[in-house]
Amino acid sequence: MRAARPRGPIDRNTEPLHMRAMTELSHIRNFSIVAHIDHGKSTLADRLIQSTGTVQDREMKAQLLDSMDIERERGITIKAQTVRIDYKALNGETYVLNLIDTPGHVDFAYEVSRSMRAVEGSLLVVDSTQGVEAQTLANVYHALDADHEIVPVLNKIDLPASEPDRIKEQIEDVIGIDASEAMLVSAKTGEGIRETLEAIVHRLPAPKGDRDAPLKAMLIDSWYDLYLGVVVLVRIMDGVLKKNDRITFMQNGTIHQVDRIGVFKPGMLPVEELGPGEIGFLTASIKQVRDTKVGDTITHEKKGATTPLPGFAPSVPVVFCGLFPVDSAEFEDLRNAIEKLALNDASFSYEMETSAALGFGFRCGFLGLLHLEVIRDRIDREYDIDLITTAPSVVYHVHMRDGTMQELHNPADMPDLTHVDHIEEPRIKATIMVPDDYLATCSSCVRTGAAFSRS
Ligand SMILES: Nc1nc2c(ncn2[C@@H]2O[C@H](COP(=O)(O)OP(=O)(O)OP(=O)(O)O)[C@@H](O)[C@H]2O)c(=O)[nH]1
Repeated sequence: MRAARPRGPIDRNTEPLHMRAMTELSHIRNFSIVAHIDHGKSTLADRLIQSTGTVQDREMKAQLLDSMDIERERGITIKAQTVRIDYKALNGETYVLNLIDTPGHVDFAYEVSRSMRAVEGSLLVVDSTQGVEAQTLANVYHALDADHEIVPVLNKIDLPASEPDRIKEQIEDVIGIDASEAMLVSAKTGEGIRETLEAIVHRLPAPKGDRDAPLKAMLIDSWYDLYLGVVVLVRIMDGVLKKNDRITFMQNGTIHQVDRIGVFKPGMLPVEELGPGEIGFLTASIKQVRDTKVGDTITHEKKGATTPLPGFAPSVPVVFCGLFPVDSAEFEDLRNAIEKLALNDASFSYEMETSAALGFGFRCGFLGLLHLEVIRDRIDREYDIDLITTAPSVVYHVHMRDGTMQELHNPADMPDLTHVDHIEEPRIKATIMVPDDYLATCSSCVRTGAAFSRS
């Protein structure tokens, strides 16, 4: 989804970490931050980065990790971002903390689940004025699924409406994790940040890995950079990755020579090697993001690993709509824009479509409505094309009388109804938790929304 992730150029003024010894596993902590939207995840990430001097104060801008314009304007995080923080703990030791910042919106749940596999722990940020909300739960379940150690962080304690004790209880009741030692934080004022850094070091586990085993690197994410080609974000599980190594992507067997490796601080900083437990990037003259499948295992061409790491489930589009240019003369521009965006976003699909009323356009698939809006905004903003968007729809299963089943992505493709036996639409199995007072209203909403409820 990112056009050339604007992290800024490789930091050439900074002395490369040449020959620097790899960080000991015991001194690495890999973690992510999970939260409901607006509970302060990006602000907390900013404070962690700033208070450790990872970024100089003069370079600091709010929501440092939200790099796309749309992310900044809407105050949402869309793609997972990574930063390496060097932290000198109170015990005098220096630790490398790798933070993967993950999106909060449910449309991007897939981004969350894949980033989770690359780290061992999570900070669970809950707004202490609001409490646990829908996506707090969805995201914390991803973290629990990935066997994370979880440190609860109650944020916004500077606000008068903050109720840390009630929220602690709620975390224990609803999520079922111990919140007695939750961190009390104001990401805004910086209160509790030092304690949170200490908790990351002492409460989250160090990664495991074997330096002498064959290389196994997990592909967490990839994006296209105008100058560097495809940049691949990896977590080294076993072995050591070095510049000029010949590597193979185990899923499709392609072989590449690594031409650059490095870490994000948060600009790209070259390093000589990445060892077990470390998170960093590589470039290897790869042309297309599609050639780098998220969840794939990267190993050495020679003496490589024979069994891949368990992969991730691929993301599948669930919402479909037609995108047509208002001015039909802009069709080629739209094609160009869509091809470029798809190059960088494996979860966005498209195919050409013609409509008697709207002319030439594309039928596109998205992860959800927010994903659709983001792509539409980007086409408008980055490519200056006015769009007509048709009503979003989901995929229907049309069962024909002859026993076959067709997937219907576009209402225009509806087969002759005399041949149709029945049609199935997707349903969501959801659990709604509400205080007693709202139960009656909520039940009637559920009924009018064509849902079936089970008590
Ligand atoms: N008063 C107060 N406001 C805070 C604090 N932390 C964050 N905020 C504000 O809360 C709002 C949301 O914060 P973000 O950091 O953007 O939230 P987020 O969870 O990263 O949101 P997404 O990126 O959409 O997932 C912003 O207006 C912040 O300035 C805090 O400790 N105290």
